[in-house]
Amino acid sequence: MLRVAVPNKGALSESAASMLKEAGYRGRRDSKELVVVDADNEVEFFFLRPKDIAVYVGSGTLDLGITGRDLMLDSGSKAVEHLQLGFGASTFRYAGRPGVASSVADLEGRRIATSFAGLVRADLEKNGVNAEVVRLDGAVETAVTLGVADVIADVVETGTTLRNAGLEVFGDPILTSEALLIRPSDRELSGQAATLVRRLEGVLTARHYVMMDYDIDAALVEEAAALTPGSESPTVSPLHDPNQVAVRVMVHRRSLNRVMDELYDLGARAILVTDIAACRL
Ligand SMILES: Nc1ncnc2c1ncn2[C@@H]1O[C@H](COP(=O)(O)OP(=O)(O)OP(=O)(O)O)[C@@H](O)[C@H]1O
Ligand SMILES: O=P(O)(O)OC[C@H]1O[C@H](OP(=O)(O)OP(=O)(O)O)[C@H](O)[C@@H]1O
Ligand SMILES: [Mg+2]
Repeated sequence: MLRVAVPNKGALSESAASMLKEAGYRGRRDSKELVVVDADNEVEFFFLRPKDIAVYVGSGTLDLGITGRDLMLDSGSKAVEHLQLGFGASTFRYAGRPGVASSVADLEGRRIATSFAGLVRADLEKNGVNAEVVRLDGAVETAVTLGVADVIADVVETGTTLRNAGLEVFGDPILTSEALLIRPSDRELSGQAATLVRRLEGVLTARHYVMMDYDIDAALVEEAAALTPGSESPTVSPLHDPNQVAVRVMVHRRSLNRVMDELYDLGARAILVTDIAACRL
């Protein structure tokens, strides 16, 4: 049976659970459940703290896991990134009171509070800076107010928490993070693991693409296909009117309206867009 780690709480937990559900796997009935056996799919899900997930996967105890890139790199484990999951985007940054520092080079001899000590130590070393890392579990923004640190290094999404604490970011982002599917570095994926990856890829495609149908003059098919190349090749079907054809093609959701405008200008009509519920490419 495949063994997969899923965040049991925190910022990634809800999105991870709904993605697995969309991929056809059994979820938790309540948030206290720590292990769920999905016998039909031969997968056992372990609901663990996101910070611990890379440790289990890196050691090979579990086959796959969902966690953030920042947490994976912070753990120093042997887990590697297998698939980007399209949620949980954030940056990991230094921040302090206005004017306290403008780059990592200004941190020599200072105290930096963080719950990602591994990431911060690696960044300081990379930049040849000697500083004291004060390891905290959370709410690190308050560490400056309480005087246990001069600056912090933390996850920034909207920046609201920093602003509320009177802090601002400085220097380059240490890291850009997002939710990942991770695997042990020394293991190829096969069987149920490969199936799970294909299912998640199917969910991502269904989320990112739409299906587009339109009718167009047969003489303009090449030009229309250039606007909508699809993932392989558009399906072109005959219509009752021999001068017209029907085209069916996948289009990226982001470019949807631009593509419809361009097709309309070319002469396409009856342009219809539908969501993709599920797919395997
Ligand atoms: N707004 C956000 N706040 C915190 N973490 C976020 C946010 N957006 C994305 N993440 C990502 O979620 C992961 C943090 O997991 P963690 O378990 O610490 O969540 P959390 O929301 O901080 O939960 P808790 O504070 O209860 O531990 C990291 O990979 C982080 O990059
Ligand atoms: O930029 P923002 O949108 O404000 O989000 C970032 C904040 O959210 C997280 O805190 P969380 O609520 O997880 O508390 P914690 O620091 O105690 O983990 C993170 O540690 C930042 O503090
Ligand atoms: Mg947190």
